[in-house]
Amino acid sequence: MIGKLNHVAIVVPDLAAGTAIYRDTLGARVSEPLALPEHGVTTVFVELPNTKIELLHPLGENSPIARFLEKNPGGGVHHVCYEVEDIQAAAERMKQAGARVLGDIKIGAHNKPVLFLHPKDFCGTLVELEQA
Ligand SMILES: CC[C@@H](C(=O)O)C(=O)SCCNC(=O)CCNC(=O)[C@H](O)C(C)(C)COP(=O)(O)OP(=O)(O)OC[C@H]1O[C@@H](n2cnc3c(N)ncnc32)[C@H](O)[C@@H]1OP(=O)(O)O
Ligand SMILES: [Co+2]
Repeated sequence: MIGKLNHVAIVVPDLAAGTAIYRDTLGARVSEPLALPEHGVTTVFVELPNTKIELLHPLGENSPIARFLEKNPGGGVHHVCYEVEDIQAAAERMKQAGARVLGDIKIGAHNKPVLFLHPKDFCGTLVELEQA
């Protein structure tokens, strides 16, 4: 069911510093920061030839990544995002398989529908699915 790796997300304690590491030290092309209040995060996307890195920093009081940053104050890999053809069908398939779908389907950073799957059901890794 899953297709391409869309992005790997990294939570960073300082978005400007994280962006500078990818842009200046690693020489990658980076986007401007984008605030997404409905997701409780600010993102910067790093464009790679075959995929993307999503730098994430908490936004607002109820950010879903706040606790992760508390537990990992230096930051760290937060989730992987795979593309699917049909997000509704993917959600149904995951529920049938007994996996926990976290919250509702939302519109993600690329203006496409996304959902999240509990890390405890996927080898300790938070999984995001994005409709291609
Ligand atoms: C920009 C939009 C979008 C895009 O288009 O790309 C995004 O990427 S938004 C990204 C942010 N949004 C989300 O992460 C939404 C889904 N996440 C959640 O609902 C929560 O973060 C969570 C996964 C349910 C965890 O919530 P939290 O409050 O941190 O709960 P706990 O601390 O109790 O964690 C429970 C358990 O799970 C472990 N955990 C938590 N986060 C991760 C993680 N990212 N990777 C691996 N494991 C994780 C945590 O350590 C706890 O384990 P135990 O200590 O063993 O109980
Ligand atoms: Co993401």
